[in-house]
Amino acid sequence: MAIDIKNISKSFTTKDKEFIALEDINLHVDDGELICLLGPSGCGKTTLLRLIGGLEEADSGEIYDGRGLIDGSSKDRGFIFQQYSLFPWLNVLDNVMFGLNLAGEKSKEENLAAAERYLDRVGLADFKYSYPHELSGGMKQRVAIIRSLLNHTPVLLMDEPFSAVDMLNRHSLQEQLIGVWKRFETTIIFVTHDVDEAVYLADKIVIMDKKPGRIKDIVEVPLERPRQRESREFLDFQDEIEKLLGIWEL
Ligand SMILES: Nc1ncnc2c1ncn2[C@@H]1O[C@H](COP(=O)(O)OP(=O)(O)OP(=O)(O)O)[C@@H](O)[C@H]1O
Repeated sequence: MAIDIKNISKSFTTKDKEFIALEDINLHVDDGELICLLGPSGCGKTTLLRLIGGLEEADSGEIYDGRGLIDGSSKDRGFIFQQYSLFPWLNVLDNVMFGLNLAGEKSKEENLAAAERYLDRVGLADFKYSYPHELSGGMKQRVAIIRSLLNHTPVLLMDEPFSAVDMLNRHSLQEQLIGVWKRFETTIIFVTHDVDEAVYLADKIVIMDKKPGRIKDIVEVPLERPRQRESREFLDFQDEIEKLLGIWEL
């Protein structure tokens, strides 16, 4: 599902002061594209994601998806945050199947078979009866992603989902995300302030700046997949993005 962001502006007022979080944002995301929003803290990445999700209302401008104007949250757009949005009282299997049986599109047995197949693919077959508190951060994140994928959410909005995970697991999760994204052709908008993560994942990197929050540049990533972090092209492109970003505090 494509997303079209047109002339979006958003301000917040605190203590009688108006703060422009986003100014005149225009962006088109193609169906099935993986876009990374990259920029310094406070440039409005999360605010933009919440607007796309329909969790926040813009002061001006509109956002459209494949069905029309976005004016609230929808099952078409799934959120994955840094804090894992799993139900602590449900085991892994019940967490990933949550919503599937309610939708009633397939039989219980078919849903169960699909859930088990996906858990197996991401190495969680032995944990299907475990509860969230028994899993590592990376495992919980995989469960959350699988739940969205099984629900065929056409747009995934991911807000620094791997930032609390250690580097090795983060790389593995990024690789898995690419794998499932390709299989499902989901549209993904992924917020990060890690240049390496954006270069590894994105079709396009949207470079943002702050005061006011705005889009500074939109850069296509010219690297073929699977991407090799240690390759000359990868490192050179990473340098290019860092130069475009300029110097900013994380
Ligand atoms: N509900 C709110 N009320 C007041 N100000 C807000 C609100 N939400 C966001 N802001 C302000 O808007 C600006 C953009 O915030 P946002 O969280 O979108 O930035 P970000 O780029 O995601 O930052 P980070 O990388 O630190 O998460 C910040 O200065 C923030 O303080």
